Amino acid sequence: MEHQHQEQENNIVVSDEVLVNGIRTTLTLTSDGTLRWFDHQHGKLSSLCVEKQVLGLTTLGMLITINTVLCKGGGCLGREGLVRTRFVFQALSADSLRILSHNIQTYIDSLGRPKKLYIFVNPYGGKKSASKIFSNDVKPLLEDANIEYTMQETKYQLHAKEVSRSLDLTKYDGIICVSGDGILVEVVNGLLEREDWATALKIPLGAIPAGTGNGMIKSLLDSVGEPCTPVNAILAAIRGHKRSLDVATIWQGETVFFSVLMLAWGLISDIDIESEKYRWMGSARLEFYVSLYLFI
Ligand SMILES: Nc1ncnc2c1ncn2[C@@H]1O[C@H](COP(=O)(O)OP(=O)(O)OP(=O)(O)O)[C@@H](O)[C@H]1O
Repeated sequence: MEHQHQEQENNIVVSDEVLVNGIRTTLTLTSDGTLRWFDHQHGKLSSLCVEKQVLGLTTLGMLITINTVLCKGGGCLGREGLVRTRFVFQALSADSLRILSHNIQTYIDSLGRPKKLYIFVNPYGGKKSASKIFSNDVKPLLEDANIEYTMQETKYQLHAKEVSRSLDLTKYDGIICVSGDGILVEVVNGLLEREDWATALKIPLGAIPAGTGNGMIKSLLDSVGEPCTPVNAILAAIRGHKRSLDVATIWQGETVFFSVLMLAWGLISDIDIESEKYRWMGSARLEFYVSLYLFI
């Protein structure tokens, strides 16, 4: 028992008394990334897994606010829907506030999360809902995570490629595309056309589903058992979850293309390209063009 107690003490990163709803309790961060305190109001020990549930913290006066996303049904994973929840702790002195917030922030910083992102939003893709997805789902979570960003709406075809070709990548920890696969592919092609392409290609890319197919983000989230939603996609980016992908190079005469998702020719690519003129139909344009192709 004595030994167990000692071991627990060794794992404490920081621990101090705070007020929660005016009642004194002890807030503790342990080296496994768990924040614990006793919730007197509900008569139970509360805990947060920093890696999975905490987005960021802010301080105001003597208050430390921890911004989190929690599953409605409890636990860290789950499909029932995530809710943004804030936990407020009142420090008892300026020193305590500084030490607690510094240690919690240092732990968050050690998780390798991005601090500044460049974000493309394609208002033209899919159901034309990218701007709404950005404002409703992406922006609030980035703010909770204290991630700075530069947002650029794409104004025309190949705009994202053009920007990616000359973007100062030293200013960003990643590029996010609130779009379908088209913008992501433009970004990859823009990066690969740079003189510093070998370094440029190391910048993490993220996708938030706001297009028609969203094949890339769908397969990435599916491979970790997560549903393909804008919230899950931005959470993966905020948490700094990464995975390497192969890039295929295709030469067609003098022209070079780079592909990260799929390579198609013949009927499949005809459908993809030619159905563009029926984009107003949404995803039904693909089936519509197949019917046209087969019967006319
Ligand atoms: N402002 C704009 N006006 C017209 N076209 C645009 C504009 N911005 C981007 N585009 C073009 O929109 C096309 C489709 O983009 P995106 O991939 O985001 O959506 P999608 O085709 O509906 O989805 P998916 O590729 O997943 O099927 C891209 O080829 C891009 O160049």
